[in-house]
Amino acid sequence: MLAQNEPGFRDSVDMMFNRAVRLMDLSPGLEQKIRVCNSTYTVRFGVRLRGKIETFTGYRSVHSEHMEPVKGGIRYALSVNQDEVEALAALMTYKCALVETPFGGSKGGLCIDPRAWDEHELEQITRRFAYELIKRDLINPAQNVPAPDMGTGEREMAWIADQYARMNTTDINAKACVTGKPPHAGGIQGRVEATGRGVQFALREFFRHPQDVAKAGLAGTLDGKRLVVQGLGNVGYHAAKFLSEDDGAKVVAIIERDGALVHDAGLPVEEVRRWIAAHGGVKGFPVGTYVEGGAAVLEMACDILIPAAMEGVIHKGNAARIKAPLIIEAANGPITFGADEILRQKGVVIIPDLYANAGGVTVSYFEWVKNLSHIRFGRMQRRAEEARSRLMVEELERLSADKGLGWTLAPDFKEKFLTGSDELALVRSGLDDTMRIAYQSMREVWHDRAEVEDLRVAAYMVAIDRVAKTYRSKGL
Ligand SMILES: NC(=O)c1ccc[n+]([C@@H]2O[C@H](COP(=O)([O-])OP(=O)(O)OC[C@H]3O[C@@H](n4cnc5c(N)ncnc54)[C@H](O)[C@@H]3O)[C@@H](O)[C@H]2O)c1
Repeated sequence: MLAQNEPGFRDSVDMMFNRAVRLMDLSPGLEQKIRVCNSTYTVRFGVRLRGKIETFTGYRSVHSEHMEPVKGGIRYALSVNQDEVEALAALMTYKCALVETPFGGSKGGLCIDPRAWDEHELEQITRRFAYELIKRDLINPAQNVPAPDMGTGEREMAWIADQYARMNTTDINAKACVTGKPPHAGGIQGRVEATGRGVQFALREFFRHPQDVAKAGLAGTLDGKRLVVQGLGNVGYHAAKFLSEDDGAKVVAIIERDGALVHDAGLPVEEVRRWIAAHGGVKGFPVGTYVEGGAAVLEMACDILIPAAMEGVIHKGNAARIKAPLIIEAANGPITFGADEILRQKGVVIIPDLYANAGGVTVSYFEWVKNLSHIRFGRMQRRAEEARSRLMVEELERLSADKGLGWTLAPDFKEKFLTGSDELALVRSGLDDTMRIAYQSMREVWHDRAEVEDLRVAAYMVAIDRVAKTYRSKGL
């Protein structure tokens, strides 16, 4: 719970923006234009369910249209409100700029507890919400492209895509109206895992820089590092799974809605995930100790804390007790502005949300491009690579024959070498490149300018500078 004197989520994002912008040379007018949220649409619609009409409230905020389409997920949760959606839309603007995906920032939300409705009811509600947004161009391949967020996933995106297609039967780009669709409905391989995978790539890149690792008082690699993960949903689960399976990190605690599991030897992430799906929480899981409530486990000693549930969980009331020297913000806005100050004074290194969870929008961009090009992702690049590889193989074989060396390539190896790359591999390597390049752009600002105290300020500065350039080129 936020301390009483803490600002709301949107104010918190604005205050982080202000910390960065004061170190930049922007006119006050342009600064204000970038900071403000352009518009928020509120809709209240009725759906007949279980014999009576239920009224739902939903939002779609557009923070900045310096590039179009604007992009940002749709969240289903009872806590959704205008302030939250506007904060999340602003974060999308800066995030897209930081990882150079050519989108403006947007976000949507529906006040609903998705667990209170069955699948058929959720489909009716989602289609109706989508209808309201589509008819106002707040879902549109050229103007506004949603994606999954908390409480939504591939299933909801497929319903939205189908709803758009029904209402726009001649739009050849209809599939690009939303990303995060299942692969059989125009999605892309690797989108479901993308945000968690991006968290893994972000941490790997951080650990490639011993100087940065030392700032957190840590050393070495991810191998053996003790992780505490809050929220084992889409983002938290994939991050925990990949970091433990591929990098040798140990998940010593998992915090969920009902409580937390703590186990020093490391928790089996896959099994915990299955347990939550079957039992609705972590209570009763046979491995580790169950802690009622769970929020106090955020304060447990560990190497890396990964808040991957929701905003505002680290606030003025608990920040001083946080023991992790390194926090990676897998969720959006998990640390309030006030908590951020306390943690900075304690020397905690924070890898900020703008960067840490940008894997989702990066792979969404690949999906959008795939839908617009009407061709399998990377197929053109693949064809060019294949042609180059074929020339190389032919040249090798010719040289070998000329010199009588008798070199031959095993036929199955040759085939793999020439045609081996698939969509998932291309998506992962594209994401890895994006995360590395974005880290280096923030790091340069962080290290080059003494007054830049942390990665968050650096991330905002890089992002704001790019948004400002676009606005200036439009004559603002
Ligand atoms: N899905 C994406 O691609 C994506 C992309 C970027 C950022 N994010 C951000 O990541 C965060 C999580 O999103 P998600 O898509 O994984 O959502 P999700 O709904 O799949 O998972 C959220 C998980 O957190 C748990 N949770 C909720 N409240 C909690 C609390 N108070 N304490 C502990 N656990 C709690 C839920 O039970 C669930 O397991 C959000 O902040 C979201 O905006 C998501």
